[in-house]
Amino acid sequence: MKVVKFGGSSLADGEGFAQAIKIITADPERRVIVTSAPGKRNPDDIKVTDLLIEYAQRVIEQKPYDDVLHQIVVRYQAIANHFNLPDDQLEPIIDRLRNLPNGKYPNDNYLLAAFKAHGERSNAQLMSLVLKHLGYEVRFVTPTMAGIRVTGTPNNATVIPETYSLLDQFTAKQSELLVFPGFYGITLAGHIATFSRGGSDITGAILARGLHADLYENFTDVDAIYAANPNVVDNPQPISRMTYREMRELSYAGFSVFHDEALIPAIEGNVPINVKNTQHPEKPGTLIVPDKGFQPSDIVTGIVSGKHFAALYLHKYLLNKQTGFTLRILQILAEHNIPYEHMPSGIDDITIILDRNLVNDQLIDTISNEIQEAVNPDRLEWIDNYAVTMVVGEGMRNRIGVINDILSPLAQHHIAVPMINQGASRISIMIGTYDDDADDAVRAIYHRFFVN
Ligand SMILES: Nc1ncnc2c1ncn2[C@@H]1O[C@H](COP(=O)(O)OP(=O)(O)O)[C@@H](O)[C@H]1O
Ligand SMILES: N[C@@H](CC(=O)OP(=O)(O)O)C(=O)O
Repeated sequence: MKVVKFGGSSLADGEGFAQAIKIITADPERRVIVTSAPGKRNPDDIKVTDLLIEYAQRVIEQKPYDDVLHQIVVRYQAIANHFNLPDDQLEPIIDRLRNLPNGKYPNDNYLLAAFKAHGERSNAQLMSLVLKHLGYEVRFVTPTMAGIRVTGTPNNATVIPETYSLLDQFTAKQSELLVFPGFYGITLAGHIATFSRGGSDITGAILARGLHADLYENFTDVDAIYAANPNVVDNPQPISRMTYREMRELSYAGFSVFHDEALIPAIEGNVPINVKNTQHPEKPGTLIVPDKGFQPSDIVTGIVSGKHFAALYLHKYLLNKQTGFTLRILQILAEHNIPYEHMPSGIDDITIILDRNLVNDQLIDTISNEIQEAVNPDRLEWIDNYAVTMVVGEGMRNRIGVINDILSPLAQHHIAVPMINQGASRISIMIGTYDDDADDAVRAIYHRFFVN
């Protein structure tokens, strides 16, 4: 059995739905379908998830919302019309969207999560109606029905192990197609909580593991995962095979084509992942496989830059002789609920790299003051425009001289490198640069490994 997930770019309109249905019905093994919310139909379009966020905000702020609701409703109507679906069949989906403001939510964060989740819920329900209308045996299955249980904050949920015992009890007929909405689960108290943005990939992976799929096919809008972001490098080389570990490191730093948290269930279930293009399903795409027995063909598999970082640089003479210095800093971060991403250090220096999205300006001031008071460093600097470039490849393991091939093109392009960290995993090297240099750094390193 295969789990197939279609991204928002693939299910943005009626034509997209028709192409997805062609793919689903071309292979009897494709029995579990996961939908995202309708995405952008063109670069200037707005994703339904973003419209739902706007809808939720207007409700929270008690502002008029009819125009946003209308924009959402017409997206689903256009898809239904493409298949001549009778109006009365679409009505329950529209009613639910219209009634969202009347729901009971523990607080505004849960309200936002419930509104957002309805992008995928409505699309999955619509997909099942369309499939039924076309004569297929199909069942629409919500996370409540299947038992996708989550904890964590309402807009950044994490799946809990109970989900897998519940999915083990889930039964389906061999002949029926099952359509699940992506992106959300149900908390133990019965409320909707969504994964982080792009999280329908996570639902697909949970179902692939929980329902024991042989393959997880992730359909998107590119022919493959490329060795660099195609928006940064022209015509980058496609990656035909890579390991879970390589993908984990690359998606963490910014290969947005596949969500980094979606790898964990796939790894736990040992389910290979095939990223493919909805418009060209005949192309092989990229296969993501377990590490065991993997023979890399290249030294470097992929290069990526994440620009959503910031760094706290501290210098204190004789830091190496102090005890508890780092501990006190980490305690301050923990008290403010801020995780750190990386912590490269020198004899008298330490740099703590943080996710910039998790700290606002006021928090930066607060933690800087508290750290200054607690450890009295000789120098404390907040670097706001920090980027992390990751060079990843199983082929780099035990290879001598790779660091030189990475750094020399950066030097040629006069790109400053304030930090280098050879990952403990030995399959990645992390380079700190400033935001403005990040894309140039990717292009320079890509050129060295893939063009010359
Ligand atoms: N290395 C990469 N290879 C392929 N696509 C990438 C890469 N890095 C970033 N992307 C971007 O990811 C996009 C697909 O991801 P996403 O928009 O989340 O798709 P979907 O709507 O199918 O979930 C591509 O259109 C591309 O712009
Ligand atoms: N619709 C959600 C979840 C998702 O996975 O979307 P997509 O498959 O379009 O990346 C979002 O926009 O974040």
